Amino acid sequence: MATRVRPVSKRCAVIGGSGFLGRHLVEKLLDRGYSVSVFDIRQSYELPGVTFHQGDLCDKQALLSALKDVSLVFHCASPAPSSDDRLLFERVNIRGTQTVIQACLDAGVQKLVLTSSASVVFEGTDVKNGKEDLPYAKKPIDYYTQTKIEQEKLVLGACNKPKGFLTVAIRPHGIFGPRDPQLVPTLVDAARRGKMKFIIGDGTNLVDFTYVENVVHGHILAAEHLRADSPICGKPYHITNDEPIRFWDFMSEVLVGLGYPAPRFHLPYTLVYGLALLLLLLTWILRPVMSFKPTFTPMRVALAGTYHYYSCEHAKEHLGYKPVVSLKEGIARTVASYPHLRRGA
Ligand SMILES: NC(=O)C1=CN([C@@H]2O[C@H](COP(=O)(O)OP(=O)(O)OC[C@H]3O[C@@H](n4cnc5c(N)ncnc54)[C@H](OP(=O)(O)O)[C@@H]3O)[C@@H](O)[C@H]2O)C=CC1
Ligand SMILES: CC(C)CCC[C@@H](C)[C@H]1CC[C@H]2C3=C(CC[C@]12C)[C@@]1(C)CCC(=O)C[C@@H]1CC3
Repeated sequence: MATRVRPVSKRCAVIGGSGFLGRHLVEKLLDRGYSVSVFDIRQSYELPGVTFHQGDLCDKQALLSALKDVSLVFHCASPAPSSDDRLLFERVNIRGTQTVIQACLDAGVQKLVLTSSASVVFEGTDVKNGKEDLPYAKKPIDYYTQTKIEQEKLVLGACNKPKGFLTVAIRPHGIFGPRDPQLVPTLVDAARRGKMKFIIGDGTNLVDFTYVENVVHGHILAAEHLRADSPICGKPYHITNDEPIRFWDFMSEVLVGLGYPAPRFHLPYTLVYGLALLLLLLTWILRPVMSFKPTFTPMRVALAGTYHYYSCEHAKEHLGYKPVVSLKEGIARTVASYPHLRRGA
């Protein structure tokens, strides 16, 4: 059994701490006795024990004031994948992350924990029980993934034991839970528009969905195990619920929990993927005159119709990781947290 490692300093910073994952992380850090400096482009709440610093992470001076007297930094800021804005992703995820690293070095930060993504190895084709030694996607599925790859390389490459700067990356997959602005709201929006009647493919594809508290747990374990003599320095770790589930069973459980019917009719994967590509092309052509966001993007169709689940054995071995909330409990808590998204609400 892994030993519990005590944090050296109890002051840390969460870059992206106003976001979905970031705020859950901040709340757990406070529970564990840390004081937290949040750096984010927006401030979405107030909490005792938290100091807010509003700014863009591409601005080193702004970052430096948030990193004062901080020895541990969590970097979980990113533009939303649905924005699909190449220039924004490159600016924030690549150049912004270089700025974060430089600011950490200038401020004397000792540990940097990056929220990466398991999708850095996903190319739109099946991944079954993928381990961390899978190569990065050669043809990333979108700009978000492409820049998450570069971001992870930068952070892991910056790990420098002689300089006393240690880094690690957590690769979660399909994070869900209360206050998630993406997964459940998108699903309900599609259901309300009558678009959730169909299952893409045969519906047997297994996928990881990870309850947000498990992702938080993985981050804190990584931070507290990050020492110069630890095997985790400069390494990525998958963090999942360790309970792969059929993509369409997960969607159905959430939909039914919120009072919507489960999808029933099957459509061939290649047909829907082709239609999604056509629709994307149409949005590009029509952009000068009108803009609309399709629900079924090629990326979502690929995620909905393929296997993509990952092994978290390395996290168990090196971090003593074990999910703290089961998938069943996570779904129940999530469904209960969205009364306003229930059918008829
Ligand atoms: N959600 C998921 O399923 C998964 C997420 N991840 C990763 O987890 C991390 C957190 O994701 P999640 O909580 O879902 O995302 P959120 O969008 O909820 O949180 C990200 C936060 O970062 C902020 N931010 C964006 N750009 C900047 C910037 N230039 N400077 C400062 N702050 C900025 C966002 O502000 P604003 O909202 O105004 O843009 C937001 O508050 C991300 O790195 C993401 O790539 C990985 C795997 C799966
Ligand atoms: C309309 C339906 C076919 C799909 C609705 C649910 C989707 C919005 C989500 C299902 C899988 C999710 C997912 C992500 C975002 C939300 C989904 C597409 C990520 C792309 C978020 C960022 C990552 O790093 C990887 C995630 C994979 C799973």
